[in-house]
Amino acid sequence: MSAHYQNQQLWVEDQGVAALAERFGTPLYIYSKAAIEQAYQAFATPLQGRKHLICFAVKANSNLAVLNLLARLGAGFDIVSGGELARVLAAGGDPAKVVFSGVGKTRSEMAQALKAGIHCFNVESVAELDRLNGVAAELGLVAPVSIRVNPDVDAKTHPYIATGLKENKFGIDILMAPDAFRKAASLPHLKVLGVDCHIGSQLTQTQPFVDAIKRLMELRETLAQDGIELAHMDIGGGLGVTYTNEQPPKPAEYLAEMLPLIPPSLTLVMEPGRALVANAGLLVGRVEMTKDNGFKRFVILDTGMNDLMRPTLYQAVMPVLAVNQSQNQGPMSDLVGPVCETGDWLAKDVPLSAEEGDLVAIGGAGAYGFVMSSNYNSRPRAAEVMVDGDKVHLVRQRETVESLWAGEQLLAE
Ligand SMILES: Cc1ncc(COP(=O)(O)O)c(C=O)c1O
Ligand SMILES: N[C@@H](CCCC[NH3+])C(=O)O
Repeated sequence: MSAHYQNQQLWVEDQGVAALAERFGTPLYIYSKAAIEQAYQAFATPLQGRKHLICFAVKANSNLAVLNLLARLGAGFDIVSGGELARVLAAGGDPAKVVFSGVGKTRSEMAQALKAGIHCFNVESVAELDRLNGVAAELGLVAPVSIRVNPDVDAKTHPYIATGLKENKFGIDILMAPDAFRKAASLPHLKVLGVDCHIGSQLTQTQPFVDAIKRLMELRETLAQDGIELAHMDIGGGLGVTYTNEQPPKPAEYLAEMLPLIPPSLTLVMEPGRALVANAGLLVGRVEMTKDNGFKRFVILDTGMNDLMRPTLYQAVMPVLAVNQSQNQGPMSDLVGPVCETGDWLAKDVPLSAEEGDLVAIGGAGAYGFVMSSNYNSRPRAAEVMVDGDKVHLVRQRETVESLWAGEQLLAE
């Protein structure tokens, strides 16, 4: 975690969180540049000397400054929309290091990515092979493809973020994959580059990854018998992080199990999201008021589910860090927001003595935090800042209320 206490006060690198909240207001997302750099190196270092491409899953945090930082570190990007591709390019990312996942790519998104010259399309259905071949033909281009296989492996994670089971919409069933590869190889405007899988997110064990890779390796042998040679294997993202008590393998431990399964002749592509940014981010809110209904104590913040959906959407337990450390003790409280939904909570039953005006941070908020935020209840979205040592950069301005209706019109009468 990028944040630490010093003299009972919460800091991110060399910046006090209280001073940042004072200066930029709340709710505020704070990212640590050093924490992102360290997380990236934790993947890159064990891969030295091996053909590889680390493609950050842009969906986890698409702020341009975050993407720019990762691009400068040498990262590629895993995108799932034309919007994400545009962000990567605006942030200085190299299109030749982009892989394009997603089950519903539109024709125009395909054309946009082909013209940009991305590394490959992770194709998720037979219908998509036909569509992509057609779009590439119209442009007189050949589309590099990798087929996303659904290996039917239980990732043992929350059902909403498991993606590698038969019943999930993702990928092509592993039993149908050989036919899909044969078809891809036969289409004139496609070039088969590799095979891909992504079995889910926030995995805390390596076994499901191992099972999936073994199935992909078997598939590779079957394909080789048909004369279809693969240049790369994309093992997706999904490595979990510690929010509170989870004990996922560290990137080096995870890679130590994966690397022996994959021959070095194959370029290893991976798509980590959460593991690169989750613990580089905090969401900071200020207490508006507290109330005790005799049954429960509520600490009501100026931030809630519209800024951070993970608790209510996945019942995710995220760490609560009072900015004044001494306030991490006290009566058991529910940390809730101002949104008119019973599900508007950020934490349940945590010891917290914070009162009106005090600041509370939620840790692990660098991934799937701001990107999943909304304007529900006409709440402008938070500002985002990135701390770099003793410097701080405002990397996204707080929205104004007026900007929320900028595209709306009164009735013309
Ligand atoms: C295709 C694909 N790749 C990569 C990721 C990134 O996953 P994570 O943030 O768990 O590393 C996701 C999200 O789960 C995904 O759907
Ligand atoms: N949004 C999810 C992860 C999504 C994975 C997308 N494939 C989370 O916060 O845990």
